[in-house]
Amino acid sequence: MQTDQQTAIADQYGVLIDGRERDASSGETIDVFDPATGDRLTSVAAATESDVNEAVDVAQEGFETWRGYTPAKRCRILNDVARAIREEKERFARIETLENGKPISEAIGQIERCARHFEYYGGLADKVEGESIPLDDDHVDYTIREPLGVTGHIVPWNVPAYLFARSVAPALAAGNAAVVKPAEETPIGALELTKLLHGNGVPEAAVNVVPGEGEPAGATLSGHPDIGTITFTGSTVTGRAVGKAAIDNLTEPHLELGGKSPLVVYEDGDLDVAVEETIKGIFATNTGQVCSASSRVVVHEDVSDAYVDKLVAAVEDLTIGPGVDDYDVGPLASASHMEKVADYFDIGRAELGDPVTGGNVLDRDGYYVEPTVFVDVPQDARICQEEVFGPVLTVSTFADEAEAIGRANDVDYGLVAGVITTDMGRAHRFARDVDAGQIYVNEWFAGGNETPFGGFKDSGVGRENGTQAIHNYTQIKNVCLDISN
Ligand SMILES: NC(=O)C1=CN([C@@H]2O[C@H](COP(=O)(O)OP(=O)(O)OC[C@H]3O[C@@H](n4cnc5c(N)ncnc54)[C@H](OP(=O)(O)O)[C@@H]3O)[C@@H](O)[C@H]2O)C=CC1
Ligand SMILES: CCCCCC/C=C/C(=O)O
Repeated sequence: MQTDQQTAIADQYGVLIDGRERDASSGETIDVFDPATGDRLTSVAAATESDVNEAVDVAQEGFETWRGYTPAKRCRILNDVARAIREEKERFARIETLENGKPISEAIGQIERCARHFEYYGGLADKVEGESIPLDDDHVDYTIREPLGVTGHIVPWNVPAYLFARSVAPALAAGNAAVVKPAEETPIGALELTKLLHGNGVPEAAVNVVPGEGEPAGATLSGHPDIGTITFTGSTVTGRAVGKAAIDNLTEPHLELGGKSPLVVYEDGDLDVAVEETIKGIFATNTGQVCSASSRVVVHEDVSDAYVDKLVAAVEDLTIGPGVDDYDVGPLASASHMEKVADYFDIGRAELGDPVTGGNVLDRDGYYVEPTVFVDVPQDARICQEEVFGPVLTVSTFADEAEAIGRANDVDYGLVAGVITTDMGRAHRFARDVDAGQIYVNEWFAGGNETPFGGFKDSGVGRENGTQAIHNYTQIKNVCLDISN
């Protein structure tokens, strides 16, 4: 192992239950690889059904302790957590880059957003308020928002630290205890962050981590009868299974799933802005492995040639290499994911011929592919309908506003959508007519931790981020008193 890896990452990790790290009950482990080189980074315990059951039992004890803290105390602790993450942001960013592959400067930004989640929801911990409901002179009626108990969190591999914090922070702020199943490719950040939480006042039993495979670890957690809710980020296929398991237990799932999000470029829009936002939206952020990537551009036919020329020039200027050296585009997160993206190169070629740029796996160690652009893509092409989750863009054209909106909406997903235009009437019509949970005008990935995020259609159920997400982790109790005598 490299020296810098030794400073960030232990040679072996366990399940982390009640603050104690130990082997899985089966003794089985999973190797974790550096996507930049393909070398083994570490190994992690593969949690079994009995490990997950134990974690949920322990979390029930942790819940009793944590809910007993005053909201003000929880608020102070979560703010201490945020401060501690910021103090160690280089270490956490290095972990994220080593296990996921992304450029280190991008990882620093995502660790900042991870810290911000604890700060933001720490600030809400003492504002989980009920309401008073007027009935008549003989009654007093009010509501209390109570925590759910033990909450389950299944986290993917693309933005592991940020997505860990996105649901764990509001769950803790509302007084719950958590059991987290990180992705098998990227378990290290979740384990190290949890140790930091414990070191800063969160009771050890209140956050537990069960790394391992989707089956059995994730499935046991999502189907566990004693959890109050499950929050899942990942593919639509797995999300459906997780949602069904939750509904079988009569608990409400929060599912943030896939996307095939359109960026519509009108003829009045600034093409330089369009190109810059496309590069950010599908290539230079996490190598396109983002649920809200701008994977489809729909451009007015009068400006499509000019847009494609500028875009291809910008794409071919991008540098590709290891995240630790901060190239523009890092490797994909795993060998299996690289195979999936390479399959889409073949699918796209079979449907459309060669891309105008890219379309190849790089012949070097690690999991690198070229940023790729297919043009003149018909709406029913698989490459235009299916989530690739990599640096692969389709470009289609439109003649008028109705066709633009029609193309934007004509997929099964509805996570986010963006528009490039100088005409604000057009921008508002776009926001009104496009079926997506978040709309970006002249900037991709706008908004932040404070703005509600989640999908229409097959992109999910519920919303994360912002003030209302804390209610994902509470249930309402109504209290009615007869005060007539
Ligand atoms: N943010 C997003 O929107 C993401 C979307 N994806 C999409 O999904 C595709 C496949 O990626 P993949 O990693 O397999 O995504 P999954 O949706 O299968 O995985 C996401 C998380 O769910 C876990 N999981 C897997 N199976 C189950 C199950 N039966 N019950 C409960 N949890 C489970 C995974 O564990 P484990 O790691 O062990 O499999 C991981 O922690 C990608 O190519 C991409 O298109 C993927 C990741 C993130
Ligand atoms: C700039 C990256 C923002 C990430 C936004 C959240 C992504 C979630 C996901 O991919 O699931």
